[in-house]
Order: sequence, then structure tokens, then C-alpha cells
Amino acid sequence: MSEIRARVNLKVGHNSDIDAEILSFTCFDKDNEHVAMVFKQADLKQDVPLVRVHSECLTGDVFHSSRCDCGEQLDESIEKMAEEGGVILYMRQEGRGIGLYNKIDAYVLQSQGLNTYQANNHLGFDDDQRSFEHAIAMLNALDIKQLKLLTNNPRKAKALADHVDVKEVVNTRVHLKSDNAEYLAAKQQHGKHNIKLD
Ligand SMILES: Nc1nc2c(ncn2[C@@H]2O[C@H](COP(=O)(O)OP(=O)(O)OP(=O)(O)O)[C@@H](O)[C@H]2O)c(=O)[nH]1
Ligand SMILES: [Zn+2]
Repeated sequence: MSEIRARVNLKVGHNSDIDAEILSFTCFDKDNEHVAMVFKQADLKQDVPLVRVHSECLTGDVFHSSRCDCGEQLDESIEKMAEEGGVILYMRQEGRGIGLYNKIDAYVLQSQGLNTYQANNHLGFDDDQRSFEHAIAMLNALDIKQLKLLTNNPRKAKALADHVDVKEVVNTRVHLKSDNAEYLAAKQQHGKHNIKLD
């Protein structure tokens, strides 16, 4: 069982003007230092908060890489929660759980023609190595029993719905760029993500 370890106020977003609180948790080791970002407009007293379970993507979240849509989804989540409140669980599950160096190896394979899932498989990994048990432990620590989930990934929604009451699944926008079109198409067709591509 995980509990809240520390919590502190800060302001976030491109202009550092959105009120939030960052929380750390007990029971996670150094490789799993997940955090929750609570947007103050709703705070934890909101009955059914909007929750985004966001998997770390250094290339997308920090460097706004052209290869994926993670940075845009994170920005969208922050903007949305600045308006209506909510909670981002920022999960240190880089590369769908395979880690950054393996993800870069997977990018090399994608440059040679494999799609994102085939590249994982070629490296000896499953399509998606993530488990959501840490996210569920964090929701329990936060005493969030029901939520609206911001995701396009039905597998993620299902994994959480087995443990908490997912009242609604809210899709993110489609963040299509010339370099991530094939990646989004693979997520839609193979990963069954709810992404509408024309
Ligand atoms: N292995 C691998 N991981 C990737 C690749 N591109 C992005 N990622 C990782 O994928 C994770 C995000 O997963 P996605 O499949 O984009 O989206 P999701 O979290 O399942 O679904 P959403 O909630 O809709 O964002 C992050 O940890 C990224 O680092 C890739 O080509 N290969
Ligand atoms: Zn990414």
C-alpha cells in the first residue's frame, strides 16, 4: 500500500501561472518515482475528478519530439485541468515501460520501416510493457474512487476500470504532425486507440 509522502504547492505550465500541487508517494523505488500533479481548481474534494495517467516520454514531454504526440497530450491535459481541475499521474514508464535507451533502439528500427509495436517485439518486448498497478496505488493513496479518465487508450481505461470507477472516458485531441502520422496510425489500427485520422 502506498501513501502520500510529501506535497507542495507550485505553479506550472508554459507561463508558470497555473496553480498546482505536486505529491510524492511512499513505497516506490528510485526507478519508479511517479508523482501526482493536482490542479487546485478541483482539488481532491471533487467527487469525480478528471484524471490523466501519463506515461513519461522524455523525447516528447521535454523536447517536443516530432515522432509522437506525448508532449501535446501533456500540454492539453495541463490546459484542460487549469480550467476544470484534475489530477495528472505522471508515471515513470518511459517507452511504454521499456525505458529510454530501449525506446531509442526502437526508434532506430522504426527508421528502418518497423512500426512502433513491431519494433518493441523485435527487441524482445511486448507491445506494451506497462502495468497500471502503481497508478492504482496512487489513486488509492489520493482516495480517488471514481474519475473521468483522459485517454485514447481503451486498454488503459479497462485496466483502471477493474479497480476504480471510471465514470467516463474523455479522449484527447488528435495531435497529428507529419512525422507522427504513421505512429498514430499504428496506435489506432493495432493498439485500438480511439484516434480519428482522416
Ligand atoms: N516503446 C516505445 N514507446 C514509445 C514510442 N513512442 C512513444 N512511446 C512511449 O509511449 C508512452 C505513451 O504511450 P502511448 O501509446 O503514446 O499512449 P497511451 O499512454 O497508451 O495512451 P493515451 O492515454 O491516449 O496517451 C510513453 O511512455 C512514450 O515514451 C515508441 O515508438 N516505442
Ligand atoms: Zn512520446
